[in-house]
Amino acid sequence: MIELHTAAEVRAAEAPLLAALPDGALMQRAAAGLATVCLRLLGRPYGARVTVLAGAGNNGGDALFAGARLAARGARTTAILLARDRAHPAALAAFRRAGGRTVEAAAAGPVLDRSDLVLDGIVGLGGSGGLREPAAALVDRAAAGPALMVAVDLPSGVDADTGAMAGAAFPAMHTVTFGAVKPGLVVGAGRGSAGQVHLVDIGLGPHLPAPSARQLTDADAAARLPLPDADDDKYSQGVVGVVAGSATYPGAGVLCTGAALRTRPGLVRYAGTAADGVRAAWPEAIVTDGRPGDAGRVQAWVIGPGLGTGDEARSVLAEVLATDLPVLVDADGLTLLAAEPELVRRRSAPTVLTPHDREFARFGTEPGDDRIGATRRLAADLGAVVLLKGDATVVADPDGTAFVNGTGTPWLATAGTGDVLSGIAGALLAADLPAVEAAAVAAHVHGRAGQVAAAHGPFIAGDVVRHLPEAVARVRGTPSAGLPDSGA
Ligand SMILES: NC(=O)C1=CN([C@@H]2O[C@H](COP(=O)(O)OP(=O)(O)OC[C@H]3O[C@@H](n4cnc5c(N)ncnc54)[C@H](O)[C@@H]3O)[C@@H](O)[C@H]2O)[C@@H](O)CC1
Ligand SMILES: Nc1ncnc2c1ncn2[C@@H]1O[C@H](COP(=O)(O)OP(=O)(O)O)[C@@H](O)[C@H]1O
Ligand SMILES: [K+]
Repeated sequence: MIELHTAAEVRAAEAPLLAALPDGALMQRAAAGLATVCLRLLGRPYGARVTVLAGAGNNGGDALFAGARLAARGARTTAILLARDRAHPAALAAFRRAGGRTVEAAAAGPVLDRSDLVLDGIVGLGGSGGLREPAAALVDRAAAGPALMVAVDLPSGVDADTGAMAGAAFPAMHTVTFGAVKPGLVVGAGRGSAGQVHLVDIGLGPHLPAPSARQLTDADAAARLPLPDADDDKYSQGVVGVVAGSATYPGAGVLCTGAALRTRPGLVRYAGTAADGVRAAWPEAIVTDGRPGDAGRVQAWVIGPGLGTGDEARSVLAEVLATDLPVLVDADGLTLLAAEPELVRRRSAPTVLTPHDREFARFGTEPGDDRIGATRRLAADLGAVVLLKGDATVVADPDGTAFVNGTGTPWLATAGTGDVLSGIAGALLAADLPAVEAAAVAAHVHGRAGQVAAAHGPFIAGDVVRHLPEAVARVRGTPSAGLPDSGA
């Protein structure tokens, strides 16, 4: 599990260590970890041109101390002091002692053009707003050059807690972060500016509170994905009911049903007016063109994709939400629900809502720049798990538990992939996972399936369904093909 901690949590955890350890010890831990990552990235440090963009605070201190360590390994290091009279004094002294030189910001362009690695020590946790001048222009110049762009703690210009970018930010290829991964490195615009994130342990562990949000790894998702065992039959694995698609638009019903089948192939029941299309695509499903009540017993419902928003759709939604079963509501179901939120507020069984931004806004507020905060607020308001889709999908429980998804590919931004996500999550709800985990694991597996599909070229939603078994196998770390083995 990757635990995400806010700036305030990190600062609070640092306080007892700063009091207990010798002066500067924590910064040396940070700088040593940073230098180690830079050495690995450079391969051969001897003669490499390293440029440090150093701000006035401790973030600049980390970068200058790391620069001193790289200089000691033979790198040619130059620092550009962005607030000349206010650089971290001990770090600047160490940098100079190690042979580092400094240049004025005004004369720094040619240095940046020839750098092998640029360290962003402009601002860290103390930053606010976007990059200011002259930092913004220097960062642009560095980005246009050949250098590896490495952010110290977080890319300057990115909000540590939300990932919001109020203006320009350092476009990092790698971010070396200290003590804990900050939410802003994995969510919002910050995700795109952080590149690959490397966590350096500086000993904060025992002092950190329970994380404010988490990200699942493959192992975390695998541990939650249920496996059939010898005592299982098709009913005991959890039966999913799907109400999606329509006679005119059968696609949503086909994709959603297929995703549920391919995630956990026990039994999927379909009820709705896309019955013919679903029957033709998935002979394994049990299909009725009647209402949900005609479908037979299920352990969870998925309702909404391609359903329409007319009276019949509204009545079917009300029927499903009146059951005491877990229900996932998506797409047209969300449009209907936004007009009648009491349908979900009055439920006691788990409900999962899976809006994209525009569907989210129908409930009264835009997601805005703080996607974790906004998702938590809507979940608490409605008493339902909310999964806000995007490049970093956020899942929140009404109790505040939150997950940020780390898998996926922009190729998933294609019609119908949301219907696939609903089917995956519905299968996991029917398998009795806690609703917030069903949603988070579904987002993880869906993203992996997108990545597997993308490896074969541009894909459409049906390809994501087709690649689900391989994605599940990858998440489990098991080979996806091979001779069947007894009991495997
Ligand atoms: N407290 C400690 O001893 C440790 C701190 N660490 C480092 O210290 C950082 C936090 O240090 P500080 O609290 O000194 O703060 P920062 O170094 O992040 O930033 C403070 C300075 O940046 C300026 N500033 C703020 N926003 C700006 C903007 N948008 N553009 C330009 N300048 C801006 C402020 O005026 C101030 O001078 C962490 O991110 C981490 O890198 C690590 O060394 C671990 C130990
Ligand atoms: N830029 C992106 N990068 C990664 N994943 C994305 C991106 N844009 C959308 N997605 C994912 O693709 C899916 C799209 O779902 P949705 O918007 O409901 O589409 P549809 O209604 O056509 O099925 C979601 O799982 C979302 O997280
Ligand atoms: K930084």
